[in-house]
Amino acid sequence: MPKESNRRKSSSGLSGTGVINEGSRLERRAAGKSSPIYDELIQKADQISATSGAPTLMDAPRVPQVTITPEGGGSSREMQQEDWDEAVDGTLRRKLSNSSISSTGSSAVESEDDLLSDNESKSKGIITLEHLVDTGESRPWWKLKTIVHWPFSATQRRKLSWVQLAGHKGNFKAADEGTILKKFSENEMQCFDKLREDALLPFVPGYHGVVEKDGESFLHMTDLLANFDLPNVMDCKMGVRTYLEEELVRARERPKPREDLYKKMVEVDSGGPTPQEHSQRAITKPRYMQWRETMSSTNTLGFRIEGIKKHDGTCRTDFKKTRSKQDVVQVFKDFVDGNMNIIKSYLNRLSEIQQALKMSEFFKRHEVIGSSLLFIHDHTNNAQVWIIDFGKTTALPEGQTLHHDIPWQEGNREDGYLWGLENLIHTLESVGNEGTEGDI
Ligand SMILES: Nc1ncnc2c1ncn2[C@@H]1O[C@H](COP(=O)(O)OP(=O)(O)OP(=O)(O)O)[C@@H](O)[C@H]1O
Ligand SMILES: O=P(O)(O)O[C@@H]1[C@H](O)[C@H](O)[C@@H](OP(=O)(O)O)[C@H](OP(=O)(O)O)[C@H]1O
Repeated sequence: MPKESNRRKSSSGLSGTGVINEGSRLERRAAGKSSPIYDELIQKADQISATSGAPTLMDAPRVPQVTITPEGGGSSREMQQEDWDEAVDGTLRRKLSNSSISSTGSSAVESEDDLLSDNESKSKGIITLEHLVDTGESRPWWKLKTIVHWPFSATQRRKLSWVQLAGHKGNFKAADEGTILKKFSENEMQCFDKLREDALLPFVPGYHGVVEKDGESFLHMTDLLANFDLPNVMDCKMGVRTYLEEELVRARERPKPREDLYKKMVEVDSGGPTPQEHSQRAITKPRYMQWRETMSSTNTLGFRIEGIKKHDGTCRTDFKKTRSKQDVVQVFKDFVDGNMNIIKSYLNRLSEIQQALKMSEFFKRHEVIGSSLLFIHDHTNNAQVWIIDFGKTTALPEGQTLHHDIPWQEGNREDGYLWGLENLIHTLESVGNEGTEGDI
């Protein structure tokens, strides 16, 4: 992204950086970034607004500013009361404790903004998955909450070499053969419970219940890598937005400037922070997340590549500036080593997922944020795609549903998931077309 435009966005704090509104549309056009798909999306949203009486994009409120002060502590902000009233409706004011959960499972009150993390805490590839410690005693360690099969047999207690392309280190443990444990999140557990009866069930990891040990809880799920031989794995984070609306609200109420996020931003783009952010060497999490979205393809394509591990053991997670469709096409080509059969299989699977999403009651009634599609294939041409990570997937109030393919404006909770999936399919079709002209 041109630095000038990035600075302009940065200097207005949160304003407009993640919102698809008239202002950003003009900016994109000026920067030559407008695409037919984008314009189609805008038109669709305008039509929906016209028929539903919802505000048009022209009317969409901009995201009010959150300014962090050099004094630090994040106690001061430049938000006006009228901004608050305009942007924060009843939906956003709902009780945070019910639904605001970070993908690592902590509640809103104590979550992301408060718990600092840095690059060192993020997993970026091949890891050694530990089993929980076996004390060797015969007393039952595991307090069963739902269905589990414990304890592990001694032979299954070996360390497991595994691939974790995103998320926080230590979030996963080894379990019975073919299964893993993920750090408990109430939110994710509720999603898995609801998905048991949903059209999406064939596309999410098998869920085997909650287990607890020494006060720590885990979700027991199928290891999607288990049936592959030296798998190639790619994590694509879906949607036009990667943070919950209530995270914005919280950042306005209680801004928490974070030094680790400032450092991560500077590492990628030293011109990213505003002069004020440079002077206090800290930025808020929504500010960082919105910057990440504009630097990568999240805002422009509705998905982004988080990481790749290839069969030869090489891992890449340096995709923060992979933004254009052409760049993404190149990454996919390399990921499949030019194998167009794999691309075909992936396209078939994506199309099945698309159909299932359109049928899914769960999908209709949830804001799907931060969820990924996990692509896995190996030399046998086995290629699959799975929907993972429901840590930030949040139920809408009773009776409310989402389109998933219209622009987000604060308050409508749209996530752009279906729009991103459509773009992802077009992108893979382009890979196919470039690989073997007309073969796909
Ligand atoms: N069921 C699974 N089978 C195989 N691999 C998985 C599975 N679930 C997750 N992974 C691996 O772990 C990585 C992180 O998963 P996930 O996004 O669920 O974790 P997280 O801690 O919630 O991440 P974040 O904090 O980014 O939201 C994925 O990129 C993938 O490599
Ligand atoms: O990809 P990056 O650039 O490393 O940035 C991280 C990424 O956006 C994660 O999705 C987010 O965790 P959540 O999805 O759980 O919010 C994490 O927040 P965190 O630092 O607060 O964990 C960010 O630091």
